[in-house]
Amino acid sequence: MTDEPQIALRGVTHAYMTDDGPLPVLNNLNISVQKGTFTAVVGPSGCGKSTLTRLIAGLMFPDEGEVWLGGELVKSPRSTVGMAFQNPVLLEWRNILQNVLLPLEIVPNSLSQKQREDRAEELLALVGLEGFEDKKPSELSGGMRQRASLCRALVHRPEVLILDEPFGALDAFTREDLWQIMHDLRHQEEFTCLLITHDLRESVFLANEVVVLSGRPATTQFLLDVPFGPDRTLDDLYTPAATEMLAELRHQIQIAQGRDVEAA
Ligand SMILES: Nc1ncnc2c1ncn2[C@@H]1O[C@H](COP(=O)(O)OP(=O)(O)OP(=O)(O)O)[C@@H](O)[C@H]1O
Repeated sequence: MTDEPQIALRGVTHAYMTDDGPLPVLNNLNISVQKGTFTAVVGPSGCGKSTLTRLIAGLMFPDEGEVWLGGELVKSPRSTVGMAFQNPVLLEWRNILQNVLLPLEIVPNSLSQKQREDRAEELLALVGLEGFEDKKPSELSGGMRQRASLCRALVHRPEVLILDEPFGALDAFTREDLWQIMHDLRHQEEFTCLLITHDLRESVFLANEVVVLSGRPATTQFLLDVPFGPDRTLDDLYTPAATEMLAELRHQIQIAQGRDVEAA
């Protein structure tokens, strides 16, 4: 067992070049996520959360500072990272099973076709999509498509799962179903998770730690440890402890938004 974090951002600073000059987005950002834990990142709209996910996945690189994954400096896109987004982007010309299998066709592995299909079917069963393998994406509801997208992100057993607002477009009831599915998945599969969300209740239900980012350029403004254990349920969101955490997070977001307004 090593104390090396699974995800580490060290002094990450980044700006986009725009027609109006550089747009500073991240400023000396430090985040550590220990192996097997779940971190949620919240912050004002436009503060740089999606930029952060692209840096972790190695899809772009910081102007200053370093991103480390599993003790290795990120210098290129990583196949040890799985990603899911608000829009699942499933391929309509492939059925659900074939969509979930896609990463296993791209990421080098020694699995036979039968083993690949067994793995995909195992995940589909875990998220309640058994029997929908042959359906086309358009034949599924939004929540079902997002469940399939989670399976696709996990099928190659990534060490790190990055979720960028994956439940944001779903209605409130479906979203809570997905929270429960995500919670169950994370205790049946081995991965470290970083979730970007605007939903404070979602962050408290799913995460071990919530990072509040400041307004742009984002830096770490506040860290909240969530004391709920693996046996947490949605009912825990209605306890005084949860109410207190949510009030603190809301307060911190208001401070972050204030800073953003001043900077604009
Ligand atoms: N490729 C790009 N070129 C120029 N500016 C960009 C680019 N991508 C993002 N931005 C700008 O950088 C800032 C941060 O964007 P980012 O998408 O990381 O924020 P976010 O916190 O994820 O936003 P939201 O909460 O609204 O999803 C925004 O002002 C955005 O307009």
